[in-house]
Amino acid sequence: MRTSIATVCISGTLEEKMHACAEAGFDGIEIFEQDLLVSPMSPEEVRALAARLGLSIDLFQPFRDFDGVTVELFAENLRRAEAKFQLMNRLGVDMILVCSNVATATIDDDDVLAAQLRQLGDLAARYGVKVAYEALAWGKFVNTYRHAQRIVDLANHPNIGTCLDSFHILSRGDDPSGIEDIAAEKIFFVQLADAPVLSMDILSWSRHYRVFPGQGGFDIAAFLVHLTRAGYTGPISLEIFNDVFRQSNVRRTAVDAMRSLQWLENRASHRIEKSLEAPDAEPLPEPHLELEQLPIVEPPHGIDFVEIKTEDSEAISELLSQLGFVFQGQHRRKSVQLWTQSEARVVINGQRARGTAPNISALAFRVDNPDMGYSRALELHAAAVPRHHTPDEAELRAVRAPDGTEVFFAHSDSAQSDDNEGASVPAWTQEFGTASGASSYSTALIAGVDHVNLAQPWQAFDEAVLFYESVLRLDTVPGTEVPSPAGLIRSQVVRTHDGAVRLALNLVPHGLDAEEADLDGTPRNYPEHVAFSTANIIEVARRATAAGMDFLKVPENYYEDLAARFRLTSEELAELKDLNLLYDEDADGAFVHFYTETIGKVFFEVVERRGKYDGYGAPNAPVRLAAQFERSRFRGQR
Ligand SMILES: O=C(O)c1ccc(O)c(O)c1
Ligand SMILES: [Mg+2]
Repeated sequence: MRTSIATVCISGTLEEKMHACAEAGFDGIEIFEQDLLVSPMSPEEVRALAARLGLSIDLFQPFRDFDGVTVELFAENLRRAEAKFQLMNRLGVDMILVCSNVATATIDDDDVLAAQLRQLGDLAARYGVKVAYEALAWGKFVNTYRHAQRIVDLANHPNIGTCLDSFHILSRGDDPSGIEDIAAEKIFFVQLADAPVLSMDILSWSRHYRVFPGQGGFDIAAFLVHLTRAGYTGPISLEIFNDVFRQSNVRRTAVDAMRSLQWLENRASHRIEKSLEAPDAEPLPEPHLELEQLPIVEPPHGIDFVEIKTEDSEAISELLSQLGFVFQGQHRRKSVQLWTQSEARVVINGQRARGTAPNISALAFRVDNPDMGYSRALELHAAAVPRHHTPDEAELRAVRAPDGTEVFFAHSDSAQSDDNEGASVPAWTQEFGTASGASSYSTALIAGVDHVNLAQPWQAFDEAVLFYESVLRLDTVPGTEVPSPAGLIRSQVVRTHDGAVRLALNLVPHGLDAEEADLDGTPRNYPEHVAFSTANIIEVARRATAAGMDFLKVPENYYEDLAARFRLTSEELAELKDLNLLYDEDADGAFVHFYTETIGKVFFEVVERRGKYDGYGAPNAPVRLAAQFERSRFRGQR
């Protein structure tokens, strides 16, 4: 599949955009006229730069308000078009996008529109230019792809074809399957855009909220399947108008864009493969889009370890020990500690940690084939994390997620070895010596990691969700919004189907990034956490209380509300209150949990899921955030 991207998607000058698109691996670009008009480069220089970068210029756009106009206006429009055709010859681009008239059209007559397009086709042919006619969803008379196609068919000119844009079709709730009925040679160009499901006027939605495929609510993979079945073989181009992307780092956004296309291509290809297995399946036309697949990997089976980076391990290790973790040992070569309890493993990394607030720096995922997972991640343009290891150490490979978290690929089973009690543990744990510590408690009550909550910089939220989905094959579930004293916090869970891996990605309100300072100059940090699972939250909380652990204090008002919402006995309520436990209940079961105080940017949670409860105690999240805000204003200072 040939990939292309409109220059309007990303920030920077035309030159910067072209470099970023080429580096991210795009085959071509659509040049937005505005980008050219303001560029110091001449059309010839742009053409030469594209050639040097190996980029084709696939489309010049847009030409507006051409069709359905009076005779006088039409003559004007033709003159304007001829000037653009001349410019396109200098640029070396042979396709122009003409969007359906949104402003100056006065004639609602398909025959007139077709005749005008036919004349435009004659003029275009003289310059070797082809015209792709696109129905904008808010076009005055032409606003559906079927209508645009009818006019293109009526025009019946070799230089006049259609441009299909997924946004204009799907935003109106139109059925895209009719694409398969369009003659392949009449589909001149294809633009893809996704968008979150919003209820607003289509123009504003289109101009500000489009996102890359896979980041919104449209089924863009199905759209690509229809195009493949139609026999379209031209470029697949991204045209995303998004306020955030246009002010974000250009290289990062270009990579995000490319990853979204690769992920889309992979998903569409698998769908087609599956559909072709049906006994009465229609074969694909020849030729058709060649859709590439990524190496097939299974979603992870669990979290192997969580790494916390801190210069001063004491405060974190004290909390862990109060929660029943055992100090497993010090790494034999590095300033790194391992703390474990059953399947929960926390690595405290003191390397290169000077001056950084304690934070969640890495997550390791247990996968079937770490080498494959890693190379597939690189194929999806994830950045490799350079790591040094000695020949006798396990080779763990990692890539960097958009939020900076290092994502490790660990063996799910093969490289396990037995500890001295006969339990199976990952081979890398041997580098820490064996069970040199002892738990202060007789039995391990924490079983493993239930979920990890990671703060996402606001500009990289959509990118992060797509990263975890495509690189780790996690599924998204409907997102939520949690009110906090620092702002509304968008939360998106990505998880495996079986719940063995659950990440909650939280969009950090503007101004709470580590780098940003409060008005009084104090840096404010939004905390992240690791939630451990237990089957006996009461006992974990009792032990931790006895050990003097700092719990996050829950306000009295909360417990009064609990009593009103749920049928809890007064003994149950008293116990919850006594131990600073929070409670939630739904049709599937109940959820009881508590939080520790925050150290730097990290705190811990312990959760007990009762019955088939599958959520995260969302109604309690505002209580937690407010309590943390009261205590530290997210500064993490105790
Ligand atoms: O919003 C617009 O004007 C506009 C212009 C060109 C396009 O291809 C498009 O989809 C929208
Ligand atoms: Mg478009």
